[in-house]
Amino acid sequence: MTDRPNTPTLDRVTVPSDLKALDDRQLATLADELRQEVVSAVSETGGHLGSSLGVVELTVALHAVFNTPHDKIVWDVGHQCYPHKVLTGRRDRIRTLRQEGGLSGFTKRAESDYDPFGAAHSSTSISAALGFATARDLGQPTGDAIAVIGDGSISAGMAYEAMNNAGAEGRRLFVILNDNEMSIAPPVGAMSKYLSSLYSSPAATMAEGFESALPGPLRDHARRARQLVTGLSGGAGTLFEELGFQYIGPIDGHDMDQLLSVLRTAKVRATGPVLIHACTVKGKGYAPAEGSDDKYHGVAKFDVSTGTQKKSRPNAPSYTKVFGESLVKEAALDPRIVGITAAMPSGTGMDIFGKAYPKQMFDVGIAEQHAVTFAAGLAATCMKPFCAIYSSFLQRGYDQIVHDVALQNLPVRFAVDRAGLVGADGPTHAGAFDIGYLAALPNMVVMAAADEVELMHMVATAAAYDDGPIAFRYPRGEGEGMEMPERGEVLEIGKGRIVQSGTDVALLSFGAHLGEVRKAARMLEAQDVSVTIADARFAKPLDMVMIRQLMKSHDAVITVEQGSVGGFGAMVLQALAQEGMLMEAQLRTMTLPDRFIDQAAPDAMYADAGLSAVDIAATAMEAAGLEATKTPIQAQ
Ligand SMILES: Cc1ncc(C[n+]2csc(CCOP(=O)(O)OP(=O)(O)O)c2C)c(N)n1
Ligand SMILES: CC(=O)[C@@H](O)[C@H](O)COP(=O)(O)O
Ligand SMILES: [Mg+2]
Repeated sequence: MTDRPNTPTLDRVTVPSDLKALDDRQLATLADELRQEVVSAVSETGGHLGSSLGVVELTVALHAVFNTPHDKIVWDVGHQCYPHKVLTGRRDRIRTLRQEGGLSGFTKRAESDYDPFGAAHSSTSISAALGFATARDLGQPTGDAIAVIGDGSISAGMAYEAMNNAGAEGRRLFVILNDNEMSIAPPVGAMSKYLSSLYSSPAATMAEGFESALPGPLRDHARRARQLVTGLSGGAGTLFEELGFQYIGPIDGHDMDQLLSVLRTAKVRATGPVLIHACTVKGKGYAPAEGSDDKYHGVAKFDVSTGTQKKSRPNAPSYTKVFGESLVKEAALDPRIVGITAAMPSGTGMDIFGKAYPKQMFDVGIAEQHAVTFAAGLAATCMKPFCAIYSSFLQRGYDQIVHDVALQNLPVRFAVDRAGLVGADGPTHAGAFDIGYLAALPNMVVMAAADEVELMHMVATAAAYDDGPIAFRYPRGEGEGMEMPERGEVLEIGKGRIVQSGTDVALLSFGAHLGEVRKAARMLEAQDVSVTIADARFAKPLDMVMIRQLMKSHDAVITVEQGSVGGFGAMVLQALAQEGMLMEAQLRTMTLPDRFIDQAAPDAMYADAGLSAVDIAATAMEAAGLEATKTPIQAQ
């Protein structure tokens, strides 16, 4: 436990209505204390510190001016909501953030009335806020709707779909653009340049009718700014004004006086949609965060006085790193290979590829849909695109996978990172569904890596495969610490492998649960059960020769995967049913259950899901009609 900061003003606040008793000077003091509280709490839990520190003043000002929870603050992504959680009745649990049984690291409806809309995937806030505003106008008892969206998140198409709709609807709605000139990595794209131009040139402006209500210095600034804008752009407004919003800003998102006066004015005056452009600093007020390259976007537990993070020393390279390095090796042999990431260069290992081949790596910003169709365009010209996207974020690009890739049978290579349960980010980031949603598609080849060497083989296989789309999935975190070959082997499409041969039960594993399957096999062997372990490698096409053989020669076959129902096990079941082979052996499919799994350590989440080695061994015993002859089944 760290030394707790001294927070006399914050101690007076349990819920946002307590802010009404504070004057503006006290609100500024409150923000300082809140910042210290967030730093102290995240030093114990880890989490998204930089983004939260950037919105401390904004959080205080929003809760001071608006009347939450009647008014609805919709935080985009929700990774910056820690100060909001502290002010909204959750301070007593803030040190449980992202832990098993603790507070979510994102906004979550089930957690608090002050979280009107859950998030974790980006760029949904304006749409949701417009929903609240529309419901209010249709008579629902809800107040103002305020979307807070970052400069990274406003690069995604959904945000423009929402503004296009909101501008035309003309309803009273507030969008706060929290512009810290950072995504996870430095932001990319023309929109980011445009936002910078709004405050690096004298193009600052205030919507007509707002400036007269502002305090003197701010009013003068606004007037001067408008004249400059008019002079510079021939009277044209900002992009946001063209979309039907009143644009206010840029303002200093850490200056409590500016924030309070702008929000109070906007609250009184707004009749339609208003966008307030607040410039902030990611990591604000905590020197190690401000000084780091990633502004402490996501941190492990750390020492508050030094900022040193308490990261455990890895035992093996991560799957992500193995992917990045394998792709570099493949690209050395084939200049048509290009890499694509949607705002996650370090998260996907594309930074490794980009360092080696800067002209062949494309960071398209938070734009998964575009990333997929961009890859499809590249593939249509015989380039070899590797589109590396986390499993849960790839959900965003599903129609593009169906319509632009699979239907046209274009050889896009999908590197599906963060497959399976991911730990502290919880259910929003769980890579649960990709096996089912990819294997359902005609033309698609779907592989899963059992370990890091297999991943290397799959990168090589995908590079060599030109007949259509191909996907390979692998989990977050470290590999098994295996010796790595110089280069991956090209696998035969649709061919699995037998890892060990036995006679009683067969454990048919798909993907990175193989380690747990091996443990289960040892438990079974301790009960004198003879076990075959097979690594399917492919969910599509299935290795039916191997699967038939397993069915014919064992009493029970158990499929195991780190994915939802409707995935690999379902593919096996259906194929066997079609062949009338279901009676050959007892078949069980072990998948994630049909519910979302709350955050915890990944092993605990898999245990919660019923996918621990003990569960696998017990399922095999039951299916084979065996009873434990020795001690009960337990971890070996
Ligand atoms: C659809 C989707 N893609 C990618 C991500 C991963 N992601 C989380 S936060 C983030 C950066 C957001 O930048 P910004 O909105 O500017 O917020 P900041 O962290 O700078 O406060 C990214 C890429 C995500 N959450 N959702
Ligand atoms: C908020 C968000 O979506 C990302 O920051 C995510 O938490 C990153 O996850 P990894 O740590 O698995 O890269
Ligand atoms: Mg940002």
